[in-house]
Amino acid sequence: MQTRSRAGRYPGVRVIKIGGSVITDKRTFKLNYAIANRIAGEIAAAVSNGIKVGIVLGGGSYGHVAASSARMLDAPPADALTLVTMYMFELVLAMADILASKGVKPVVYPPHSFCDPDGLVPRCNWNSVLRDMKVGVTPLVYGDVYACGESWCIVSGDELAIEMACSLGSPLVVYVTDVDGVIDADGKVIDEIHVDELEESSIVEQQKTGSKIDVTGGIKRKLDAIRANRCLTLREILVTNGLREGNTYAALMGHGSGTRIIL
Ligand SMILES: Nc1ncnc2c1ncn2[C@@H]1O[C@H](COP(=O)(O)OP(=O)(O)OP(=O)(O)O)[C@@H](O)[C@H]1O
Ligand SMILES: C=C(C)CCOP(=O)(O)O
Repeated sequence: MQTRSRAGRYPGVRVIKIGGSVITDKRTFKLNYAIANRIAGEIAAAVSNGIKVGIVLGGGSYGHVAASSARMLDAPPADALTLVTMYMFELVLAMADILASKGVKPVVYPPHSFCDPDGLVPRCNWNSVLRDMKVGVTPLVYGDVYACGESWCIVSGDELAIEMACSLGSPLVVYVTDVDGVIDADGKVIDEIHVDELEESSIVEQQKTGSKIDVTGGIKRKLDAIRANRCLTLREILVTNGLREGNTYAALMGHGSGTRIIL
């Protein structure tokens, strides 16, 4: 597949979704502090180089474990909302704290209070985010839960990232994951692929390593999220490995490595 020059193609805003499998340990239920700290440093370096960043966090061992426990226990919707929103607050506040310690000015927008999802379309009011970004804040949103009819539902960071990019005018979404990119049926990392090709390809959902709990996840969800929320100004999705030092910074600066999904 042809690879274009990756240097500095995207001025302005970039949206990054930091996967929960990167900043948390889904086996020990902890914040992966060392990785979270390093990634926050890479985001801070991009911000100090003039890049405006919109950050989305995945649920990791906080949201996914809480949501899957609530499901298993068949918890009443109000109890599920209390449990999962509290766990996600804890994760997002920890990350906000780390980002602030690096000089970034994060402001947290809880999706359950400014979004009204319809299936895979988050329908958030991004105007308040755009308003606050004018004074230099870095918005921080995250996969969350909300009341849907008589039940409770999950809005994944995967779809929030795409809608956020479309609303903030980011031509790029970076999915920071724990893999080197999208893996094809032969087990190789794809360098570049058009989204339509990806849909038609025989990419199989790889078995997750270990016993990771995930109530949304995987590559298929990301593809569905892209399909449901894509817009004309969004040109590219980069799936990169955040466990490798420097990848997050490089991705934000427009020369990242991993799989480029072209829209
Ligand atoms: N074909 C594939 N190529 C690459 N990764 C795949 C593929 N199929 C499944 N995966 C899984 O997708 C995972 C990345 O997506 P996932 O949504 O689980 O992670 P995340 O976004 O970091 O997590 P979270 O939902 O907590 O934010 C990888 O860990 C890998 O196990
Ligand atoms: C499980 C919850 C609460 C959030 C899921 O968000 P994701 O990890 O981005 O899919």
